[in-house]
Amino acid sequence: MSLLEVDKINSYYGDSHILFDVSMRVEENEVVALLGRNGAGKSTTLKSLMGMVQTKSGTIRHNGTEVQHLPPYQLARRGIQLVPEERRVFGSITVQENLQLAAMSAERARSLDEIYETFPRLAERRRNRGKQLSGGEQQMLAIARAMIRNANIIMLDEPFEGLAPLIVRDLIEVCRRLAEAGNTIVIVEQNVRAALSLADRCYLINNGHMVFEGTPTQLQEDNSVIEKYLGVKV
Ligand SMILES: Nc1ncnc2c1ncn2[C@@H]1O[C@H](COP(=O)(O)OP(=O)(O)OP(=O)(O)O)[C@@H](O)[C@H]1O
Repeated sequence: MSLLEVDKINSYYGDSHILFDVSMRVEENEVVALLGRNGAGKSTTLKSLMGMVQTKSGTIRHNGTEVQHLPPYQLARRGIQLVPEERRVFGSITVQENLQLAAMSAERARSLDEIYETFPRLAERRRNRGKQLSGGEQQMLAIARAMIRNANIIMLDEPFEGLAPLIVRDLIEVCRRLAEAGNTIVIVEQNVRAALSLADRCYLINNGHMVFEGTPTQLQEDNSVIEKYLGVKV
């Protein structure tokens, strides 16, 4: 049994049909990348998994239980955490307060010590306000907030967006440490090379249809797929 099993979901915004029979699975301790061009349906897939976009048909199983009808807060309690593109860090309170606030909404939160061990940079900045952090640090804080809620799947929507290459390198390192510590991660990224450097498996979505599933090596070996659906070389 996979940690998350998505079977032929169809999602809509109003009357607009966006996801067509999308299937994917995420195993425990795996990093899965979801790739695709702008508007392909990546964020809609994450939002469907998080109950923020209603699926009209198909099933989503978390630890074997059907969850496609659950509201976002119940999915969050089950340990599915989405770090959205717009990081939503609270600017006027400190790093530590941001983390404590996140922990309050969890049934079984992790300790601050555990979080600071994973994110030493945040430990250094614990007394700084959210708005005093750099973009990369804010992204770390957004990921750390998901972690402290004891996530069993962390879904990252374009975590490297708008960040300088050096900061992206640091964040890749953070994600790698999270993965090595046994966390399960789903990552949506325009930065294909960065996403593939982290992923154990990847999916490619195009116009709301899954068009590829395999390992990064299998994807990299199939240049025609990459050029056709991503318009890049990796
Ligand atoms: N709130 C919305 N209402 C109506 N249509 C939407 C809404 N959000 C997204 N869409 C449409 O759904 C389709 C998929 O969008 P989605 O945001 O999932 O793509 P994406 O692959 O995440 O792309 P991006 O990298 O641009 O975020 C697009 O055609 C988009 O215009």
